[in-house]
Amino acid sequence: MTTLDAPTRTQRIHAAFQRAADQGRAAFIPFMTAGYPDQDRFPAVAAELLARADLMEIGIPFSDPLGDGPTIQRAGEQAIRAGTSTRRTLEFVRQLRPTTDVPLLIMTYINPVYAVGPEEFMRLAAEVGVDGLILPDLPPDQDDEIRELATRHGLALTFLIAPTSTPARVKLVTEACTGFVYAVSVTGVTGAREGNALGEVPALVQLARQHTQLPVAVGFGVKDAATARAVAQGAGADGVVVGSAFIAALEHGQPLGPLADEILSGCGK
Ligand SMILES: O=P(O)(O)OC[C@@H](O)[C@@H](O)c1c[nH]c2ccccc12
Repeated sequence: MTTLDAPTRTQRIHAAFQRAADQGRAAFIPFMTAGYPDQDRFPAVAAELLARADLMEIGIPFSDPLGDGPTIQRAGEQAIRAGTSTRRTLEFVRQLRPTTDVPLLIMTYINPVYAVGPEEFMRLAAEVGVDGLILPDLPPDQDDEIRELATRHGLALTFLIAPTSTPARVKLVTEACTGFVYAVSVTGVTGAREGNALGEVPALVQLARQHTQLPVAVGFGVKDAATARAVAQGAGADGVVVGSAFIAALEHGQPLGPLADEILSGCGK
């Protein structure tokens, strides 16, 4: 496949948010751990989500996932046991890329990037057709090399802000993003929580908007139409990220399509 240049990949991400906005809803951004439940079944799982997704996050399974709640940790452990490595994750993207125009975002801790080597990782990610990277544990002011390499290879970058981020931190992180901004709705780990409490998320989204024109997506704890609505309408997010709920559904032998449709119905503004 042809290598897209920097503006094209970033534009594909922005266009996906814009299309959703034009349809009067927040973008639906499912997350799935690469190679889960196993290497044979992952492509069909991804396809079921991609059929409804505006953008999709694919997680590199990692042995020491500080921000992952128990559900995503279990998925990561199982995917690693089933043989999914960082390189295998990128090969899954190569396999999915011709099947969809949905922007594909790699979610990864920074260690796997260093394990492959930043230059090689970025080169390969661009080659297989990754559009952007979400880097939850990279403080954007502490690694110019990663940012510079990603930019050189045309990959959009997303970093995370949280309710605990100071206003100065929100400004710095937001201004370092090039794809979209990821606001996590709680301090802590991924996974479904009880209730629909939004806490400081609306204020966090507003604060980010003071520093950027980029879309602001919100994730952590969305699991049904009501929680999606709380994020899309209540917090005014441009995108809704959902991970643990899909992994939990697979653990219970439930199909993903109906749950994805339900969550999508809550993304309307
Ligand atoms: O699982 P949840 O609560 O639906 O939240 C999305 C989240 O899983 C996904 O974006 C993600 C997976 N691993 C992460 C690590 C840090 C931040 C975010 C993530």
